[in-house]
Amino acid sequence: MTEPVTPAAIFQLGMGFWGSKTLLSAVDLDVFTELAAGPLDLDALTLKLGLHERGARDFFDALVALGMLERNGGLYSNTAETGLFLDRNKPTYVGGLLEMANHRLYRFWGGLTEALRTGQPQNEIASGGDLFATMYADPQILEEFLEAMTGVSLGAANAIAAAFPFDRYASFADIGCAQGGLTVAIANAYGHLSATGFDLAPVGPIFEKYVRGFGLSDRVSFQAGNFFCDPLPEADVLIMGHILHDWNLEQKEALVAKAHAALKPGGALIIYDAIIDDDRRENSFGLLMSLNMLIETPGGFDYTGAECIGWLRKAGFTQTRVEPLGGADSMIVGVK
Ligand SMILES: C[S@@+](CC[C@H](N)C(=O)[O-])C[C@H]1O[C@@H](n2cnc3c(N)ncnc32)[C@H](O)[C@@H]1O
Repeated sequence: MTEPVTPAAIFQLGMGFWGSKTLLSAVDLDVFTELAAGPLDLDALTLKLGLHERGARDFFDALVALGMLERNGGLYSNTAETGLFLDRNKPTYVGGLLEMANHRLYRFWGGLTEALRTGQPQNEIASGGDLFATMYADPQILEEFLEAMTGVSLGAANAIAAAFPFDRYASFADIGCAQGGLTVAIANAYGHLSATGFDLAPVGPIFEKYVRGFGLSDRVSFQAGNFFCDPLPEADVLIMGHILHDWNLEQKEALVAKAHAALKPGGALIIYDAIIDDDRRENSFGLLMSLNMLIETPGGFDYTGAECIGWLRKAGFTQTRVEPLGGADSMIVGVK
């Protein structure tokens, strides 16, 4: 018997922003951080979070129905995932990305139709300006953005630490390191490595504070610079995570060529992004990330593994390969 055709999947996706926004508000309100201390009943949780009683029960039960909370005998508690990844007090916290999504992207994605018609960003630089200079002029946006990058990259960082043979190298530099989530994950996994985080000057204090928190300041340092006009740090391995997708084709190729020029023979470049499958029909996160670049940047876009390998080979890299990292991200490796 053939399945009846219904609009269920269309409504599920079309109204998906209800569920998404419910989760974003839960992170914003610290629901998961409060519940990390132990289960609470409706009244206690409502009071702790300072919510009005009218929506509280529906809000918590919607989170139960969405698989983000559990409820047993009237007591709400975190699931295994939300307890590990959305408790602000744990080093495994990845909610920074969701905080930024709540405060910035949720609003800016309201302009998607306009972006599709005009090709223009819909964020803080909708009427012109440089994205990073504009964002970093506001200390709160700066800190939230850099923390969000740790959230989006921690899974990929751990997968890269496990998959790449860092034991054959003495040093690496994380180009566009943001808060340092990946830099720290790799330095933690390989005690012999020295590391440089390279990024725009305003990032320095936030990177250095994060590194200090892990007791790694003796072998992880920060180098301020602009990767379009300043020399890249000297290191055996250069890493560019979620960098290329911010820029247009010419800028992408210039960054890959610059990395090649900066490495010594035998050195390696690792690029990771939400790499789109070559047939452009599977990795919906990568394709949506590319639309996010439409909303956020003047010329950025995400790309397939085949496209990226083409840029690496053109710059002179050999032994190029694409390796999936478990989630939406893949890494692309080339050797000089
Ligand atoms: C999308 S974030 C990626 C952060 C991190 N690598 C990750 O994967 O989570 C881009 C980073 O590039 C940095 N950046 C942007 N323009 C830069 C430039 N011209 N020179 C150096 N860093 C830059 C930003 O400050 C930011 O930290």
